[in-house]
Amino acid sequence: MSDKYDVIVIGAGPGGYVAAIKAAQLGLKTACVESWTAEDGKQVLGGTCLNVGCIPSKALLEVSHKFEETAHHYAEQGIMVKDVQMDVAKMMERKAGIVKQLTGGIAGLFKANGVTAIQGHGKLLANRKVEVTANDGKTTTYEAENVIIATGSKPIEIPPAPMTEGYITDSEGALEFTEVPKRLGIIGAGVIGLELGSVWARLGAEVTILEAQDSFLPAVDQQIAKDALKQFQKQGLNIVLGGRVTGAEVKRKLVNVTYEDAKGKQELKVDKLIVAVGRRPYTDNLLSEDSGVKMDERGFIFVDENCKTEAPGVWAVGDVVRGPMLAHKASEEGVMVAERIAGHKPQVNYDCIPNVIYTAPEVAWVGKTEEQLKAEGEAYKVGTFPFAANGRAMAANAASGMVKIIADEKTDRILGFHVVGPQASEIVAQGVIAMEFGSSAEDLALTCFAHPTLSESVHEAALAVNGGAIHIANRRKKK
Ligand SMILES: NC(=O)c1ccc[n+]([C@@H]2O[C@H](COP(=O)([O-])OP(=O)(O)OC[C@H]3O[C@@H](n4cnc5c(N)ncnc54)[C@H](O)[C@@H]3O)[C@@H](O)[C@H]2O)c1
Repeated sequence: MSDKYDVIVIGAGPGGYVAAIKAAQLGLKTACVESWTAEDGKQVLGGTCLNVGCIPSKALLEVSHKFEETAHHYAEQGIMVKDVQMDVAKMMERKAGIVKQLTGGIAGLFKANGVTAIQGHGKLLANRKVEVTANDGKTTTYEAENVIIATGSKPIEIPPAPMTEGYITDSEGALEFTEVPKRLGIIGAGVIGLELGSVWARLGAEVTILEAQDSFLPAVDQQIAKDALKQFQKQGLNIVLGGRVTGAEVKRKLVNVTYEDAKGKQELKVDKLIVAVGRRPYTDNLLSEDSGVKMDERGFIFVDENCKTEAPGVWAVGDVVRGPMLAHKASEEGVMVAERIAGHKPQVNYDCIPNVIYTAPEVAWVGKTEEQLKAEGEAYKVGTFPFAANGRAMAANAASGMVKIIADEKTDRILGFHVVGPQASEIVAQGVIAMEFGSSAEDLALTCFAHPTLSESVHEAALAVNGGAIHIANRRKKK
């Protein structure tokens, strides 16, 4: 049997479901194939982000932050509370409720926009045919003018630390702990390691993060990364840099982790271990040999700048293709592809994709770091402003970190925008908008910002780029 669509999307994460909705809005007959199934047999939409990634982790980060504030930082603000208790089961129940509401919301949006949801595992055959294997093993083949692959990514497993029920887990399992582990080990001080480490440390776990590289967050502007590291260490996160894990074994209800650092072989005993060493594109049983789609040497589906694969009419977006593994990047690509299929000519501006690490303080940035500009030999100027000099940040008891703006030495155009501090994930949007509109530092400096707000630090950092900050002493230019 064959059913024909204008567009079939494989995968219903933030890349796939957004692409499907957009395509349907543009008048294209659209279906979205998703294999994720709940215990009750119902299809689950939303992918990693909504089910076991961005959203549930933020639910836990918010609650653990509130708990930590209440237990340790209310007294210094004059709020006296006694016996603050954490109910982990309640926190998890709330998280599950948020996930359910959001994933159910996508089903509603599919209905409202006329997207057909097809349950099962999708496999791309030659000539844009998609074979779907349902849970009961029944296969159906559908045909489409265009196929969009949006199958996402999976956590990477490493041989020295094999997944072990109840002891060694990946990022998904770490969102399901039923109690706070006394000692928690994490392999990898990347985004996931830092976010999950923060959750469980705030709830009382002794957290050690083992990071193989010698530098901390090497992709982040190093002035910002150093500031963040200092604050994380002050909070009690034990971050071991240059510590490569060589083994992990469960013995007498503990995980014995062995690692090597500059001093030689080391050992760490923990109650639970999280492996957070990156993610790999998810393409298992996705492509038939004659599908015409090619992968690059790292297993990512090969696409051009418009997300076109080597097979005519087949596109791929999100974590399964090159570029940062970020939900919002996937969604942008999904919209671009749907519009291209409908005959428009949009592009994704890859220079203006924000990055956020949802720790406290948050770390967020868009554009180039000082290290990148130095390596490229670009002449630039820098303006920074600390939240310690921002009245609103002080009032909020969150006066740490800074805003840093980097601009082209000659044209003053903003090249990079970096924040470590309160609400950095929200503040960075100002940098994204400024860069998207090709603003100069002077454009921001000439803009009126409300007082008192955290965003005034953006204004002051922009003023500082050209030596005009009002509320800090400006750095004199070296002659
Ligand atoms: N807030 C967000 O935007 C967000 C949140 C979660 C995940 N993500 C994305 O998901 C992806 C995966 O995140 P991640 O944190 O797992 O990966 P990552 O690549 O950010 O960090 C993994 C870290 O593990 C280290 N590592 C690897 N092998 C090791 C070993 N044997 N011993 C010690 N350290 C080792 C690496 O050096 C690296 O620093 C990333 O692309 C990330 O951007 C983003």
